[in-house]
Amino acid sequence: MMDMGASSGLGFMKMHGAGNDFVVIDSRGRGGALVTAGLARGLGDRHRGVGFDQLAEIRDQEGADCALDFWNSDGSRSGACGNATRCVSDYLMRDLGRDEVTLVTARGRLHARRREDGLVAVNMGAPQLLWSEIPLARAMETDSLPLEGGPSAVGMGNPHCVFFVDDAEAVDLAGRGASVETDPLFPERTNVEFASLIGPDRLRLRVWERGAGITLACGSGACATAVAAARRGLTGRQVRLEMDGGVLEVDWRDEGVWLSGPVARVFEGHLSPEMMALA
Ligand SMILES: N[C@H](CCC[C@H](N)C(=O)O)C(=O)O
Repeated sequence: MMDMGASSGLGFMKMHGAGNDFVVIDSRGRGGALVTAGLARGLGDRHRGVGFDQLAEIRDQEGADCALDFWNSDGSRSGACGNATRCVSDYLMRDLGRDEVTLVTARGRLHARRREDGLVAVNMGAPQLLWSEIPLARAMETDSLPLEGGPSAVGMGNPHCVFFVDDAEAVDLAGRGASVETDPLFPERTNVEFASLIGPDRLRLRVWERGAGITLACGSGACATAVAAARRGLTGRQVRLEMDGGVLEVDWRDEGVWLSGPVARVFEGHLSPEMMALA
């Protein structure tokens, strides 16, 4: 178990899944959540804090191995984060000496397991298909982006707007991502995906995340994209998604959308009193 070193400041871990990076704080046994929006923003600052795409806080949960909350680097909350769920599952499985765990997130109970090849897999639950493609396509059509049939809006416990394009590399990710994220069609903002088909059941995927900007990988975004691709008949229900930071695998089964990929633990540290004062 991580040494939380109460006397030397609150302990944390830095982890990543295919370059989607996280600060993980284990608040089990501390009587509740410690993280606030102010602390998340302060720690999330890549120059003045630690830096992360998401912060994941582990809490005690009766009837499960833990509860898990997610924060973006701008201090907003997220209802789901597939890669952080996989990273925390890896940490818990090592801590508990098991190869399966159950975590409770805002979206419900999620089951994770270590595969024989070492990748960590989590069942992200059933997708929610938020809008039909057509009205959204009409509403979002612009001159700058060929919509090629219009985007798909898919919920994985958080919102995703998935565009299929000929060449994901050619998209102005920062420009288009920021404008779609804050489009009035999405009252809670949205994560934004640009995907192109590069082979049978293989997609190239670039993601602009709500509250975090461009990330090297996004687990729930990979799930949402694979679901949208399968519904359009572009792929089957088992898809490899090639992201800037590595490959994620998605398998959309009757019991939910399984997400698999690598996890890495980078370092542990303790927060200074000055950082804790932000909480
Ligand atoms: N990186 C995460 C998703 C974070 C989503 C967050 N940016 C939101 O506001 O929904 C993942 O692996 O699923």
